[in-house]
Parts: sequence; structure tokens; C-alpha cells
Amino acid sequence: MKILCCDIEYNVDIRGQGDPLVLLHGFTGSSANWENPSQFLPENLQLIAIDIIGHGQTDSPADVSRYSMSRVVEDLKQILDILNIDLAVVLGYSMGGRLALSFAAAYPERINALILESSSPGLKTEQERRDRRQSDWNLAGFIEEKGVKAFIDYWGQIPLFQSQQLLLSKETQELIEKQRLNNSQPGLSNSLRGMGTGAQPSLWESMENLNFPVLLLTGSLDKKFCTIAKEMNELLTASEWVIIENAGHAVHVEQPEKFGKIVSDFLANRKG
Ligand SMILES: C=C(O[C@H]1C=C[C@H](C(=O)CCC(=O)O)[C@@H](C(=O)O)[C@@H]1O)C(=O)O
Repeated sequence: MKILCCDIEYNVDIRGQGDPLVLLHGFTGSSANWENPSQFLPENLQLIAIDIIGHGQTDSPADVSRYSMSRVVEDLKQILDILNIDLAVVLGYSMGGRLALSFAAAYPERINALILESSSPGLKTEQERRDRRQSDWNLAGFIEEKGVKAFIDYWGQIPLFQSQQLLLSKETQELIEKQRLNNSQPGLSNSLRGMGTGAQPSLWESMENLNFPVLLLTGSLDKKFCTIAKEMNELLTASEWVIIENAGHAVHVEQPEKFGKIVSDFLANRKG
């Protein structure tokens, strides 16, 4: 279904009935990424998979400021308001996890629990953020100069996704690439500029103030985000961290059954 948030038409895929679970994809992804892993989730859930601004079938405005994390947090709140969802579990992968955490920090009263897969609270220092904004703007320029196909070819080869070449079948790798190619040049380049890791405020200082349950998921092969998850787990007041063996950054892609079991167990334990 389409949901209008101010001036942006969001594409929201809603399936099933039961407790609401909001699904937020990563950069270059879309709500389609959840189709396979969601088959390993409990049936008593209402899955709400959102195409984040600049991705999938959601609008890709030319105004970079429209992609700021604070604006997108308000979009997510408006979507939940329109759907009459007062309280939800929010699951975010990578960029989607940064959005999930930003939303949860802004609106903790709307959060039943948070599931963060291979994500982060942003970068701690202004120098780190400045440096990252520069590299993300360079990447955005690459997308504009060379096009989406050339960028996705590059993006699929970065070290973070090396495990996908080792663990995924050729068919699955081609499906991921096809889904990535379903994104637009302005959408991806402006997403990097507006809500990239260096563009968002740091949430590291907010960690100890978050009192809702948090499940942190990382793949054992993803050393960078395991290090981030370890530090988050030490700061959060009600978190657990699960490392999935023989998986890299995209756990829900590389180990969908294990991903589904861990999330299902977490949700079941929450219901008591
Ligand atoms: C490469 C780094 O950062 C990027 C990696 C992961 C994030 C993401 O959403 C990728 C999803 C995917 O392609 O499967 C992305 C983000 O959070 O926006 C980061 O830019 C890195 O080394 O930090």
C-alpha cells in the first residue's frame, strides 16, 4: 500500500495478522529483501515492511534535506500513526537499524522491543562524521556520474560483503543484485548524503537511557559490526547480543533460518 507522509509517498508492504513487526531494510535494499527471511518468522505477526525514502517504490525527492534522519524518523512515526500502531517491535538491518534506533530514541513509548542487525548508533566524534560525510558524498557523486549499475557492481564487491560471495548461491547473489538495481540514482545518492552514517547525529550518548529490550544481531564474519555490537551491548540497559556463526553483514540473507529462529525466540520470550 502507499502512505503519504507530508510530501513523500511511501510504499509499505503489510502481511499477516498479529503483533506488529516493522521491518527496515539496508542501504541499496527494499522491502523485497524480507520476502525470504520472513518465511522463518512466527505466523502470529503483522509484518510491516517499509521502503525507506529513496529506495524501492518509495519516492526519491531531489531535496537532500528531505532524507535527514530526523525527517525520516518523523515519516516513520506518521506511518505508524496512520496504521494505528501505538506499539511495535522494530527490526532494522544496517541503515535500517540506524533508522530504527533513531526512531526508538525519539519515541521510546512506541517501542515494544528493538532488533538491530549489523547496525550502529552512528559515529562518536565530529571528525569521524566529517570524514564519513566526505566519503559518502564521494560515493554519491560516483552514483551520479557512473549510474546505479556501475555503483551496485562496485558495492557488491566491498569487503563487508565478501562473505556473500562465499556463502550465497549464484542464484541468491543475482537476486540481491536485482533487488539493489531496483533503486534509482537520485534515491541512492541522496540517501547517502541525507541519512548516511556520517550525516546522522551520534546516538552513542543515548544508549544508557534506552530502557526497552534490544536484540543485537551480527554475523561472526563481520568483525567491524561485531565490535560495534559489543560496545552497544555494554552500554544498553536491557540488551542481548547474538552472534550468528558462518554469517557476514547480511545475516537475514546469508543465514535466514538461523535469523528467523533467533528473532522468533526473542519475540516468544518477550510474550512470556
Ligand atoms: C561500508 C560501510 O558502511 C555501509 C555498510 C552498511 C550499511 C548498509 O545499509 C548496507 C546494506 C547492504 O548493502 O546490504 C550502510 C549504511 O548504514 O548506510 C553503510 O553505508 C562501513 O564500513 O561502515
